[in-house]
Amino acid sequence: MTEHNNVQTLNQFIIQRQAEYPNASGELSRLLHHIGIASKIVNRAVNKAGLVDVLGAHGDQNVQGEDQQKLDVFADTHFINALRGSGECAAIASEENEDIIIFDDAMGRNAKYVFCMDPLDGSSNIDVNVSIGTIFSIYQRVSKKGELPTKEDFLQEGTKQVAAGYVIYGSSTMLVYTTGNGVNGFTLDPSIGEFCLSHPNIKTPKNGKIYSINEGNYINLPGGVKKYIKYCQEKDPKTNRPYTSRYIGSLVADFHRNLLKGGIFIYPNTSANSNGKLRLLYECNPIAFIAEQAGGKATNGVERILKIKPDSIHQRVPFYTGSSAMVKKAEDFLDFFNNI
Ligand SMILES: O=P(O)(O)OC[C@H]1O[C@](O)(COP(=O)(O)O)[C@@H](O)[C@@H]1O
Ligand SMILES: [Mg+2]
Ligand SMILES: [Mg+2]
Repeated sequence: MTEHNNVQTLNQFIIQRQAEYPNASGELSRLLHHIGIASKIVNRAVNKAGLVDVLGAHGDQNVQGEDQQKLDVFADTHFINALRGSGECAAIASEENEDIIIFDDAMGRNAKYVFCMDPLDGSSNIDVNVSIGTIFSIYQRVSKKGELPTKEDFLQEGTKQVAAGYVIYGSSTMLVYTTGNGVNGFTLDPSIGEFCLSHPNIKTPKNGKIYSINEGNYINLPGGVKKYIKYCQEKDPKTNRPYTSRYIGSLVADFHRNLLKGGIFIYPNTSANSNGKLRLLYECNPIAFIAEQAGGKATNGVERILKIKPDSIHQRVPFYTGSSAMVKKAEDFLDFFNNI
């Protein structure tokens, strides 16, 4: 095993990137640094989950009506603390909290950014040692510094994100993010406790051979999606079909695999969930920003996810993301099927 000699840590990368923006004031850099700290704290608990008290249900339900897992609450708490301590965050919208969390102190009131997060993604996989993640998105607030932030600071189109990313707690722990200037991946080196640049300038293949959808929902799926699944399963060597079906059940892990290898992830609306399951602000928008920055595509089956104007903090949307040609093909099936 040869180790890379010239490792660049996340902090070194952030500082180098900041230097490319003469007017940058360092606030976003400090925020990204504190996201790194919170990710390491959550990673430490995930790595020894069976030995520390983070497995199993927490006992409460969140605003989504889901049973909160202990690790959901653990991650939520530690990200909130790290972001409060950064002094660069005015408020947070989190999957685990009904309302926005406002940092009503001098630092918070004068902070420039607001933060959206899914502190622990893939909760159904926590207790069974399958990859899970954290997803985040950062916006510049629209309310003035000095004032108390409001929900309006969060109900911005995804195109307004200044940064977005995810952490995947898998066989290795990685942080993947964008500030609108390409996508870079950092692997946590436990021996030095630092995220190090391992996947510079990630580009996703235009086409792939993997489709990811929970086929357990098949009977409730829209007709166009059923047809697209059949298309993925048909034999046609010219178009690399049949594709391979892969579904982990953690959005971060399913998306990350397809990002690197090429593929499509679909969580559509179903007859049971007319708006699908995944949340626009802290799941779909950040993943869509990454997908597009890597040359991929992200839609609700019809329009760009990033162009959807949110109307509520925990709003759900149908989600189609991954290799651009595959998402386009799925949209064509939806369009055709909706118009017959
Ligand atoms: O079990 P299902 O219906 O396939 O849903 C799986 C999806 O739900 C999620 O677990 C929802 O996210 P949370 O775990 O953060 O609530 C996604 O990670 C995943 O893609
Ligand atoms: Mg999630
Ligand atoms: Mg979650």
